[in-house]
Amino acid sequence: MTASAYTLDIQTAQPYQVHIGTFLLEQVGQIARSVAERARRALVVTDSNVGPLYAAPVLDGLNGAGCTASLVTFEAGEEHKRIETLSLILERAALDHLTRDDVIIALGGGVVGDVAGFAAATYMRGIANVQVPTTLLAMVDSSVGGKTAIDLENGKNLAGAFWQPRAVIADVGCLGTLSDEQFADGCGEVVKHAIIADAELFEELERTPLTPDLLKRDLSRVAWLIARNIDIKRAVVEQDEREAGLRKLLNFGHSIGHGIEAAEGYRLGHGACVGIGMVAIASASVTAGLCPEDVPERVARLLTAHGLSLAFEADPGEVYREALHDKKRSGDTIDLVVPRGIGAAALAPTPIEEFRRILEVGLACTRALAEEACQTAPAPATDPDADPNSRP
Ligand SMILES: NC(=O)c1ccc[n+]([C@@H]2O[C@H](COP(=O)([O-])OP(=O)(O)OC[C@H]3O[C@@H](n4cnc5c(N)ncnc54)[C@H](O)[C@@H]3O)[C@@H](O)[C@H]2O)c1
Ligand SMILES: O=C(O)C(=O)C[C@@H](O)[C@H](O)[C@H](O)COP(=O)(O)O
Ligand SMILES: [Zn+2]
Repeated sequence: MTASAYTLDIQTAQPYQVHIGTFLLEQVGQIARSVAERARRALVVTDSNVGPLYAAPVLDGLNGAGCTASLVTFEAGEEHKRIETLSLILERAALDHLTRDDVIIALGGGVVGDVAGFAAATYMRGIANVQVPTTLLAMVDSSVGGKTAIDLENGKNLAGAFWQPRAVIADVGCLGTLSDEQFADGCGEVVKHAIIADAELFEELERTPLTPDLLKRDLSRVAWLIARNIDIKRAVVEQDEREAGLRKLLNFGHSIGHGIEAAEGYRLGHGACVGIGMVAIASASVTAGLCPEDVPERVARLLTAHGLSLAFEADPGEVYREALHDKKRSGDTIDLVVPRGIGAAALAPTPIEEFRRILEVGLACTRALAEEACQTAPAPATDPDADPNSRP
């Protein structure tokens, strides 16, 4: 596979294209100039892990395309998706004299994409943003759809804006430097897409999981899976850009998942927490007679096959307190997303007191499934030639 393998059109109020392929980092400058024709300056925002790996070809390409490029780097991690980082980016944009014609490039995972996208949405009341996702999670989900945000003391994504990018450029070559854990985390959102909209994809993933091993063996297949995921998200976002209704389905697993993330002090990945949230809500939906019995176990098995753990330490009461900040809450009701089977989901407006019970039942079932998964997991492979006395 070389260069752009897939180009998807996203028909939002301001349409844009998603490019998926290899050797695309070198084309960021050219693509950015084509979608922000009057841009003379570009501010590339990245984090401390991604910058040293991938900033150079992006900066060179922008300068080569006639766009004076500068770089702002912040410390990697969810704990930096905060107002201080937003402030750093905005001050740097002003210092570099970016004008309304210029462009902010988000080079990194979902954290970089969310905070840089929010900076683009607010700098001079909004300038162009190009998303260059470098994690699987950012490629299949966060770079597309225009949700931008930072976290506040009281919870995830509590300040943000809807601000669609002008282009998304997913160079799948970047996935090779992710750790297995970071790669697996993206699969949480992949499994989510399959559950809410695509039973066939779910079954394909059951047969052949999306793993780092598949990445090594078949990059084209991975690119195809990324395109398929974006297509699922595209179909929803095009119908409901501002999340008036349908788009809430993309939040499956997130009411509890975001609560777990915060209650665990952001030590677990977003995708892993969404996985826990999906199994919890699916389990509680079975109890309520809304969902076929085999769904929670199938989902738990698929997540485990993708290297995602369902284990968590947080107390359910604390998860509930954090989950009350959910944006799908309105007064005393919260719109929960419940699976109706594999490949279909629905909104279930639920009284907030009832949500507490659902969360507790769901998390108890998830803990039980997590323990089961631990007991059935194959023992780690042993090397027959290894010295039994040597330390690991
Ligand atoms: N806006 C949306 O629609 C949306 C959707 C889903 C998730 N999110 C948000 O996305 C965030 C999670 O995104 P994420 O999982 O990408 O996290 P992340 O951005 O923190 O990236 C995970 C880690 O991988 C590193 N990294 C990134 N690319 C790399 C590469 N190619 N090689 C080596 N290391 C690399 C990062 O530095 C970081 O340490 C959360 O804040 C979540 O709320 C937003
Ligand atoms: O794009 C969407 O819509 C989503 O809900 C995608 C989610 O995977 C993502 O985590 C999103 O940032 C959550 O949004 P929030 O509105 O719950 O903050
Ligand atoms: Zn998510």
